[in-house]
Amino acid sequence: MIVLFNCTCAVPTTMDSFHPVPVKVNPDLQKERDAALFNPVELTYLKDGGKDKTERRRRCELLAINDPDLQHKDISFMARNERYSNAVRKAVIIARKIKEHRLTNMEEKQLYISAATQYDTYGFGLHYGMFLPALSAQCDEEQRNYWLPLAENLKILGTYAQTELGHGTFIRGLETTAIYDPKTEEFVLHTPTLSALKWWPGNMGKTATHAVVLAQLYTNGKSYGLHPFIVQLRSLENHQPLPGITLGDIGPKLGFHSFDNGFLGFDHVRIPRRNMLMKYSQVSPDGFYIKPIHAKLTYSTMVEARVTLVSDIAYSLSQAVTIAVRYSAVRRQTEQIKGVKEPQILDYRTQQLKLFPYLAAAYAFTFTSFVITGRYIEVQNEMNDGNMESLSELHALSAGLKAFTSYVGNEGIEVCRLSCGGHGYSQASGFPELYTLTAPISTFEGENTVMLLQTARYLMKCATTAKRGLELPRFVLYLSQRQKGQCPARNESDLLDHGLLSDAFEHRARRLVIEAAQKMQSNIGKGNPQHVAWNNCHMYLLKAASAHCHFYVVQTFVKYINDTEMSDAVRDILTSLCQFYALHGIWQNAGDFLQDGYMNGNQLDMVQSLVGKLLDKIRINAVALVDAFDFRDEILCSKLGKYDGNVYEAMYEWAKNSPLNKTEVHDSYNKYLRPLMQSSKAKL
Ligand SMILES: CCCCCCCCCCC/C=C/C(=O)SCCNC(=O)CCNC(=O)[C@H](O)C(C)(C)COP(=O)(O)OP(=O)(O)OC[C@H]1O[C@@H](n2cnc3c(N)ncnc32)[C@H](O)[C@@H]1OP(=O)(O)O
Ligand SMILES: Cc1cc2nc3c(=O)[nH]c(=O)nc-3n(C[C@H](O)[C@H](O)[C@H](O)COP(=O)(O)OP(=O)(O)OC[C@H]3O[C@@H](n4cnc5c(N)ncnc54)[C@H](O)[C@@H]3O)c2cc1C
Repeated sequence: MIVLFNCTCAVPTTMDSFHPVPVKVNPDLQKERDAALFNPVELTYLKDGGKDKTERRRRCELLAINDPDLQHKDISFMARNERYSNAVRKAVIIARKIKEHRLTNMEEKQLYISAATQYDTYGFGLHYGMFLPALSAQCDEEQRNYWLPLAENLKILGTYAQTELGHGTFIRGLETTAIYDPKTEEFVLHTPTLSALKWWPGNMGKTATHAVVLAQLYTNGKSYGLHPFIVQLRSLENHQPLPGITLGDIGPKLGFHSFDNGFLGFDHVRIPRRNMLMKYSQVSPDGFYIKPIHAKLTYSTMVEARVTLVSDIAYSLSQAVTIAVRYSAVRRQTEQIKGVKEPQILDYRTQQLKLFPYLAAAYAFTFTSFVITGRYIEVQNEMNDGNMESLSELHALSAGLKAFTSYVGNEGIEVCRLSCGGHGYSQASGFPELYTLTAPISTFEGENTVMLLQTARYLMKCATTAKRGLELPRFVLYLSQRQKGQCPARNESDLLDHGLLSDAFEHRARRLVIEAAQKMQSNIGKGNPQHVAWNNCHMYLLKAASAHCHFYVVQTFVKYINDTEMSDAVRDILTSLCQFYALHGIWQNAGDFLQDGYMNGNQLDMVQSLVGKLLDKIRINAVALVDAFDFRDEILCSKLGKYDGNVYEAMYEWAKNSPLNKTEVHDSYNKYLRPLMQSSKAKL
C-alpha cells in the first residue's frame, strides 16, 4: 500500500486509491475515512474480481478521462440537439480510440466506453448493446461472416427494431409483416397500420443505417410468427432514408436526451431472402419453412439484455449511494445543543434508514449480477451445443431479477436524491441524469410487472412439478422441499445467523409460490378459463415472483460471503451488510413473515431492534463502503458526491457556468421586463 493523500487534515490516509491527490479534503469526510474499520481497496479488488482487474479497469478509465478529445462542457448546459450531436461525436472518437489503444477484450471496451460517456448515453448504444448481439445470436455461419465484420468495423450502424406504436409487451401481436415472394426470392416488409409503426428503437431516429427488424413471417400463404430480418434503412452514401422507408425521431422524453429513439415505417420494402436471420429457422428459396428447435429462440437477444441490466442497475445504485453517503457526511444540519456545531446529517437515524438499505442492496445486486452473468454464460454454452433445456430457467431468472433489481434501484436512486434535500434536485448533484437514465430500465427490455408475471408463470409450473415429486432445476429446488415449521430464532444473536435469515426468505418464497399455485387451482376449479384465473390471481403471482427473487438475492449474498476469500475486516463489514439487507427486508415485509405464523411478534421486535443496532455498524464504515465502489469524480459527475467532499465550492463553480450567467443582464430584460416596469401602468 502506498501513502497517497497529502491532505490538510489529521492523519494521511493509506489507500491504494487512484483518486487524484486533493488539495484539501473536507475534514468531516476525512474523519469518516480514518474511522473506517476496513480498507476499502480490499473490497474494491473483491468487487472487481481481483487486484489485476481493478488496475486494468482504472487504466481503461484513465485512458478515457485524460483524453482531451473526449472533453466537453457539462451536458446539463446543452440543449437536446447539441447533446445528440455531442453523443455522436464522442461515439465516433471512442470507436477510433478503442482501436488506437488496442482494446480488443470486450470487458475493456465496455469499461472504456462507460468512462468516456460518463453519465450520458452512448451514441452507438443500440449498435453494441442489441444490434451486434442480435446478429451474433441469430445469424447463421454465412450471414455472420458477411454482417459481423461490417457491423464490428462500423461500416454499418444498427439498431434493434421490435416495439411498435401499438405493441410493446405482447410481441406475438406485432403487426409489421415480412411476406416471402418466391418469384424474386425476396421478403416484402410492410407497415399495414399506424399502430404498426416501429416506435422507440434507440439510435434509429437519426443514426442507424440498418436495423434488425422483428416482423411476422408469411410464406406460402401461411403465418409463422415473429422472425428477425436485417434491413438497410438509410443510404450508405448520403444517409437519406431508402425508398419506401419512413424514419424520424420520436421527440423529447423524460431523459435519454442524447438518444435518438425513432419511428420507422415500411411501404412494401423488398429485401433479399438471405436478410432473414437464419441461425434457428429458415425459409428456402421456394418458400419452404424450417422451424427452430425452440419456439422462443427469437427472444434470446432480450434475455441477454436483461442479464446485463442487472449489472447496470447495481452500478447506478452504487453511484447514487456514493453521492448521497458522501454528501450526508459533509452536510451539517439543525443545531441539537445550543452553541454546538450542527450534526452531520449522516448521524440522523432517519437518514441512515434511507440510505443504508440501498447501500446494502447495491452490494447485494453487484454479487447477484456476478452469479446471473455466470449462469448466462453456462446456458449459452449449452445452447451452442444444441441443448435448450435451461432456456426457460434462464428466461424466468433474468426476467425476474431484471424487474426486482430495477424496481429497487429506481426507488433507491430517488430516495438518495431526496436524502440530499434541495441540492439533490440540482443537476449538479448528478441525480437527474442518473435517475432518468435508470428509470426506463423498469420499462424497456420487458415491462417489470410483465417480467415478474413471466417468472411467476415458470414458478407455477415448478410448483406443479414439485407436487408430482419430479426433479427441479437447482435455483427452484427449494420448491420441492417441505416447509420447515416456525422460525427457530430465540434471541437476537440467532437472528444474525446467515443460514437462518436465508431460510426465512426461502420459507416466505415457497409459501407465496404455493399459495399462488393454490389460488390458481381454485380459480380454475370454479370454472374460470386459464387467462381469467391468471388475471384474478395477479396479486398472488406478483408477490410470489418478487419473493422468489428476493430470496435469490439474499441467498446469493450469503453464499458470496461464505464462498469468497477475504480479510476478517472485510468479512465483518460484508456480514453486517448482509444481515442488514436481510433483516431490513423482513422488517419491510413483516406481514409476509407473520401471516402464516412463521415468525411471531416477539421475533419481529427483535428484527426491528437489530435493524437499529446494525445501523451503527454500517454508519462507521459507510463512507469507506461507498469509496470501495471506486468511482472517480469524472465518472460520478456529481458535485455533491465529490471524493474530496468540497461540495459548496464545487457547486458555486458549477453554477457560474450556467448559460444564464453569460451576461449580467439577460435579453429578456430589455424585451419584456423593462417595458413592463417602465410603462405608466406599472408605476406604483
Ligand atoms: C444504467 C444505464 C443503462 C443505459 C442503457 C443504455 C442503452 C439503452 C438500451 C435500451 C434498449 C431497449 C431495448 C428494448 O426495449 S427492445 C424491446 C424489448 N421488448 C420486450 O422485452 C418485450 C417484452 N415481451 C416479451 O418478452 C414477450 O412478449 C412475453 C414474454 C411477455 C410474452 O411472450 P409470448 O406471448 O410469446 O409468450 P407467452 O407468454 O405466451 O409464453 C410462451 C412460452 O414462452 C416462454 N418465453 C417467453 N419469453 C421467453 C424467452 N425470452 N426465452 C425463453 N422462453 C420464453 C414463456 O415462459 C412460455 O413458456 P411456457 O409455455 O413453457 O410457460
Ligand atoms: C428509453 C426506452 C428505450 C427503448 N428502446 C427500445 C429499442 O431500442 N427497441 C425496441 O424495440 N423497443 C424499445 N423500447 C420499447 C420498450 O421495450 C417497451 O416500451 C417495453 O417493452 C414495454 O412495452 P409497452 O410500452 O408496450 O408497455 P405496455 O405493455 O403497454 O405496458 C403498459 C402497462 O400495461 C401493463 N401490462 C401490459 N401487458 C400486461 C400483461 N400481460 N399483464 C399484466 N399487465 C400488463 C404493464 O404492466 C404496464 O403497467 C424502449 C423504451 C424506452 C422507454
